[in-house]
Amino acid sequence: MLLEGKRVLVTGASAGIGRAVAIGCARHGADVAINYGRDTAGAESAVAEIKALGRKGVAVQGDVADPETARSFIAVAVDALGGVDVLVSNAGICPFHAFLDMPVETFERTMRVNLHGAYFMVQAAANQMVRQGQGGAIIAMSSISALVGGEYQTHYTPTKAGLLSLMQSTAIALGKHGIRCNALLPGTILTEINKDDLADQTKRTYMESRIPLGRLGQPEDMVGPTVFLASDLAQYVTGAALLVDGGAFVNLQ
Ligand SMILES: NC(=O)C1=CN([C@@H]2O[C@H](COP(=O)(O)OP(=O)(O)OC[C@H]3O[C@@H](n4cnc5c(N)ncnc54)[C@H](OP(=O)(O)O)[C@@H]3O)[C@@H](O)[C@H]2O)C=CC1
Ligand SMILES: C[C@H](O)[C@@H]1OC(=O)[C@H](O)[C@@H]1O
Repeated sequence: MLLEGKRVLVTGASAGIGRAVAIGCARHGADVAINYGRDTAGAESAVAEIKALGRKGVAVQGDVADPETARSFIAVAVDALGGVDVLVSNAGICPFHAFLDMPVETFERTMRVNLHGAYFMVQAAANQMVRQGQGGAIIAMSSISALVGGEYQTHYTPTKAGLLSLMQSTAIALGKHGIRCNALLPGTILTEINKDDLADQTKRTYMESRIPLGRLGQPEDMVGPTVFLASDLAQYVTGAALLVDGGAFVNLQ
């Protein structure tokens, strides 16, 4: 049980990667608090799965773009679990859109949810960890898109590069408190976020053809790398970026 006794918080965990990671952490022994935006049924069923594993679980609704959400999420999690040892900042959106006519609202909302929201969460969790005085681990769900672009993701890829940069800077700022900060860089993982985009069979086949391991990712593929970075096995790992992409990034030709 790599996460026995750890209290793990995951944002955006009613569905997709966040949900798989939250349940996966519980399977590895953690008590888990989840944040979510709108999908109450999804969040409640994730908590039910966490509890069925014999762990504590709690779901807290809140838009991560609002700084108050971070304060209330940490407060409820501390109340329910007794403290915070690990934060997985995962909530994110990717409304695919062309660059030349990008609506200001789409650009600003993507920035606020993906980057500002993560900043507030990381700051609130770090302050709690510093108060506890026992160190901790913070993991940001960045992306392969921190390293490469996307024609319909000009508003999105900068947020993912920003998260990678945030983990590098907070690794420095928080190292003295024993708090490790790392970024996970998933490749293409099959979830709601890209369901419409990958409904284009030509695009899907092309994306699959770029992956040396021969398939697109599943949310469960993110569990092992998250558990590793959250666990004491990674006690000397901070400021790092871990690609989890089936080899897509290195496959030029
Ligand atoms: N899927 C992929 O290929 C990749 C995904 N990522 C990143 O992984 C993360 C998770 O993505 P994925 O699981 O695919 O997406 P999903 O759309 O499947 O899930 C997104 C989750 O984030 C929550 N969420 C969205 N907006 C907010 C908000 N404003 N406040 C709180 N929660 C919110 C959703 O909750 P609700 O529905 O309840 O509102 C949901 O639980 C994102 O940051 C994404 O950028 C990175 C690389 C690749
Ligand atoms: C949503 C996209 O399919 C997905 O998001 C990312 O961050 C990946 O790079 C993919 O483009």
